[in-house]
Amino acid sequence: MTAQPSHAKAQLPQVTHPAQEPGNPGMELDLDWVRAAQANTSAIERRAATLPGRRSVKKDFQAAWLLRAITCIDLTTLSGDDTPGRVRRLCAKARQPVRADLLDAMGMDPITVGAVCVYHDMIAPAVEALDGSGIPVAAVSTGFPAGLSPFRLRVEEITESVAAGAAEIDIVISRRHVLTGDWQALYDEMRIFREACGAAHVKAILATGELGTLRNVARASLVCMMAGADFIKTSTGKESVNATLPVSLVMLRAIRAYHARTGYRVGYKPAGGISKAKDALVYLSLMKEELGDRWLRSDLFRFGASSLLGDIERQLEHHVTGAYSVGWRHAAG
Ligand SMILES: O=C[C@H](O)COP(=O)(O)O
Repeated sequence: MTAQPSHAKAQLPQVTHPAQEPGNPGMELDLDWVRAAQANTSAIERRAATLPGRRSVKKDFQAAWLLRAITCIDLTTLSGDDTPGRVRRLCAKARQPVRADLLDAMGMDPITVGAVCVYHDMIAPAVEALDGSGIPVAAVSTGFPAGLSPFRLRVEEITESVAAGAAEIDIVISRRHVLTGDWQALYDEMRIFREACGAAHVKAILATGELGTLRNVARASLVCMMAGADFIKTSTGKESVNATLPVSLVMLRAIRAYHARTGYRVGYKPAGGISKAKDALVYLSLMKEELGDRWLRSDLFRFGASSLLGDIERQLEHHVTGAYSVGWRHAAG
């Protein structure tokens, strides 16, 4: 990964929230393209296995990349015991994810996370707590996490979430459509969800841990993008297997193929189980290698994560207190 000058305030990516981008217009279902999509599992797994071991970001520039990662977090709470108070505290963290003294020590401007992600009932307190911050509220809808409630209710849930102020809707697809190869049903479902979202951005959660094969992941990714998904997202965080590097490689290559064919950029959101700063760096590096710099901004890349921010903060603190003179300052000079 190209090094980012760690001292330059202007070098951090500008946070572009998705509401500033036009939605993916989608296209007709191209069944030939879907059926032609393959995934060479052993080659993908071999390549994925090499990723964590590689030194993709120079040590001197890691802090700048970690700050960039923060701007791409969908700071999430999706628990049965969520309360307005918990959501308000999360939103306060979203507004100021890094302590001011740490930012000052690094010579960095204030940043925010990419979005706050909650269940439908927590949209109102989140919208209120984020008022004026420019941080969007993302809501999980359509019977999250299983997506097995009546179809009419899933669509109504989207409508209600948008009315409550969610600017982004994370929908869950019906896994059975993928497992039975019913691409038309998946496309139709996604198309209706897309329509119900209106101006809100829609992230399609594939629940890849329940799709059986990487080839299914590739095909489902394509179908959801054809039907107008603005983002494709790996997981709800509730499956037994959530975001993985092999699945990410497959989904990123589907995004690349869709962009090459249509010219439209679809975003990527790995979610579930990403809790370490070093993993965030691997994902950023992978985005850069597979899709390029344009996908390193929050309008095209998000981490769905409830605890990643805590570890990144700890690493930044070590950076400032531990390596202050020989690391950060040296690099800045
Ligand atoms: O979409 C976000 C995930 O549910 C968060 O998962 P996590 O709690 O494992 O970070």
